[in-house]
Amino acid sequence: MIKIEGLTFKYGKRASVFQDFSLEMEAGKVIGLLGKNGTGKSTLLYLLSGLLRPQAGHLYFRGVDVQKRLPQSLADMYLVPEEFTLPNLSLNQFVRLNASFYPRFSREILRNCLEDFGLNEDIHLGELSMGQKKKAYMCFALAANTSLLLMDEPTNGLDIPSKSQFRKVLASGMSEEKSVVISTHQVRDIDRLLDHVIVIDGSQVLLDESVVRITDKLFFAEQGMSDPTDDALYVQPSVHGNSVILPNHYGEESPLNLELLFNALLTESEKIQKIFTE
Ligand SMILES: Nc1ncnc2c1ncn2[C@@H]1O[C@H](COP(=O)(O)OP(=O)(O)OP(=O)(O)O)[C@@H](O)[C@H]1O
Repeated sequence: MIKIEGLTFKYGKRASVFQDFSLEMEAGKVIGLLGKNGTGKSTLLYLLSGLLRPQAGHLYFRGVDVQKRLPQSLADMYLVPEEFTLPNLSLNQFVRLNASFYPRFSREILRNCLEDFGLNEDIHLGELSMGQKKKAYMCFALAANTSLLLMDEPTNGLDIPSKSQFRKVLASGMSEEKSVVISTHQVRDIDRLLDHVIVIDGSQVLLDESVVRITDKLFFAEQGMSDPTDDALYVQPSVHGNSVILPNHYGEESPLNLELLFNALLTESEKIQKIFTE
């Protein structure tokens, strides 16, 4: 679905954000894009949507170079940026003006999403709180019903109940043909939604694995203070002892602890990566 080849990008005369960076993403997946502050996650989403142009390399969406900004690509992807301004219009006016750009736009998805978020269709975008604006914008994005949805920090600014609503809303809007790329630091808001995790650091891809493979290879556990950690790939002190990542020698199931995995990759990337090549 997405193929990034030899991407080099920098803002003006500043240092490169990406240097000869390559990556592929499959269709039908909810992909978590993680990385430290300033590593280039938002930049990558803008490049993928063709809003920024690389100095070298190509980004293909369904085989078409996104730099061409062809209607067929633009009508089939939607970006929800971290920060945005909405026009001073009613939602209905906004929909009348913008829905026609998206051939599969669904009023039904819009209605259901608004309902899940506790909003009604008669809202005026200029009269909403920041969190409500985000919800309304995300509902429009889902209703656009595109094959690719790019979301930058979607749960920022949402209250606690809305974060679980967000998971519900997104899960119900998924299908085999759709892909969602979520860039976030709020890993606990999305970890149960993800099919695939990509962790980037500069132009390096620290991890590019399905959640199934991650939990197949790694065992995430909470241990007491006195439990031995000799075998652990990564140990992080927690309230009652240690959170650990162990090699999953016995094929046991454990819930993915994305925050722990992310921290492990920043300090012990070689040890973790080695497990996936064995
Ligand atoms: N408009 C811009 N002009 C110049 N430099 C920029 C601009 N936007 C981002 N950058 C720089 O590009 C790099 C990548 O920024 P980007 O916002 O893509 O990172 P990020 O991974 O999304 O960070 P965060 O997790 O903090 O949101 C940073 O060094 C940032 O300073």
